[in-house]
Amino acid sequence: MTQVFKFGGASIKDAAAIRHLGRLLAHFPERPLVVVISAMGKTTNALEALLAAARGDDRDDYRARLESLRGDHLATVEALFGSTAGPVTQRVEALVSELDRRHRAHAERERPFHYDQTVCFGELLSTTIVGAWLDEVGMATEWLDARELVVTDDDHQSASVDWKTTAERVRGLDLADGRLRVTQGFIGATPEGASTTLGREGSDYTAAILAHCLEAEVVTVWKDVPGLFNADPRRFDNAVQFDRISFSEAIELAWHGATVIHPKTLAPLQQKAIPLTVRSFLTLEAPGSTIAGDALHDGDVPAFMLCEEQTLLEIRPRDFAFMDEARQHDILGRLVTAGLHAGLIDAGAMRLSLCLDSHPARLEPLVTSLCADYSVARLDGLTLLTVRHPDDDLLRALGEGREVLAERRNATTAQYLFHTRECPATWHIPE
Ligand SMILES: Nc1ncnc2c1ncn2[C@@H]1O[C@H](COP(=O)(O)OP(=O)(O)O)[C@@H](O)[C@H]1O
Ligand SMILES: N[C@@H](CC(=O)OP(=O)(O)O)C(=O)O
Repeated sequence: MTQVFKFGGASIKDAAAIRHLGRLLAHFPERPLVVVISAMGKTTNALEALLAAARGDDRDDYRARLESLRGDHLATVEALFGSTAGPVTQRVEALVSELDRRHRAHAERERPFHYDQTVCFGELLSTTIVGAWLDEVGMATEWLDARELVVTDDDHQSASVDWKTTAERVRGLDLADGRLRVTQGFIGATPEGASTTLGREGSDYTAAILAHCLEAEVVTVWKDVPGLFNADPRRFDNAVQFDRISFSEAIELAWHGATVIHPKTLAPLQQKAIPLTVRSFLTLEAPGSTIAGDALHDGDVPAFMLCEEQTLLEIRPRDFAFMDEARQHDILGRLVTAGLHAGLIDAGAMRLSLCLDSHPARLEPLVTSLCADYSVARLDGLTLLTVRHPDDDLLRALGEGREVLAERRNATTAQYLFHTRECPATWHIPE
């Protein structure tokens, strides 16, 4: 049965990490195996900055950024292949030249389209290097272009998958020859062949798309943490790892801010009952966490998600009218247009409170638009804490010494909005 692995930017950030990846994969001789790979390290951020430079007037900045991207990838190739680097160097050089050419061709097009034609190069570069390295260390490898497999609409930067066509193409692959398949996460293409992206951090989702279409046995996402915890172990000093958790519960955690898994990843797997394992690429012997169908242990321990850099908007009609459905509809529609997600929505008779990511490029146009028609009060510098399966004592302890600026609670979930300045750098789950 086919397996799908996914490796993120941290696991291939430099030559040493790619060597380590080769050693890790040598422990998994079973085939078919499809390996989905993100861009190296922070390359996607670097490509976003390159795009901004390309669309601005600063040619020198653009040239310097392109050169830095080229230099970083070539240095990795050199460190990996040494005297036999020639052919891979040529392929990397060709990709960087193509990226440069496309910039000039697309600079006048709308930004989301230009974004996708640029940013897809992060994954094209990384998979070119990693695929060649796996071949070099004796793993017969075939490089697949995800843009020929994952067919999407043309909603650039956040494209939706055409599941029917994607399934036809993916099922058309013949994976039976014993070779490892390496392909890119995060990217796809329209039926006409324009590159698209699935939303930042979307490589987990690609692994799920391919697994769904291939009816794979299991998906493993290899992370820099041993598994899925009941809170980000980098932010909570006593977080505990889940051995097993249901799809439904994991979807809630990811949706509310457990960034270890892209929220879109789980539903396509749940539909085909394909388990997802979260494992550490650093400690191969650690068993990881399994997300599967049964809900036996959901709610055994509470879980905590933090969303920082939040802004609270309190929106009131100007004419003493109620905040009725028509006005809520109007306001939430403007959120959709702005591309913003509200982590917490709370309505009163004459007020709608929204907690939003303080993403300046998206938030500022929204605030301007709302201020034209409503009275808007704004508070920045906030942290949204979401707790799954809390009890009253726990919530009391978490709120102690902190002003609650907004809250929401239902049978399974409580959310509190705090001033970030009143929150600790490292949290401790009250015992
Ligand atoms: N509930 C959680 N359990 C484990 N890790 C979490 C959780 N919430 C957030 N994280 C963070 O997710 C990070 C791994 O995800 P990410 O960096 O996006 O992976 P990648 O980019 O390699 O796919 C960890 O370093 C950890 O800080
Ligand atoms: N490279 C893309 C897609 C991705 O998923 O990356 P990672 O797996 O490293 O989070 C991004 O940074 O958004």
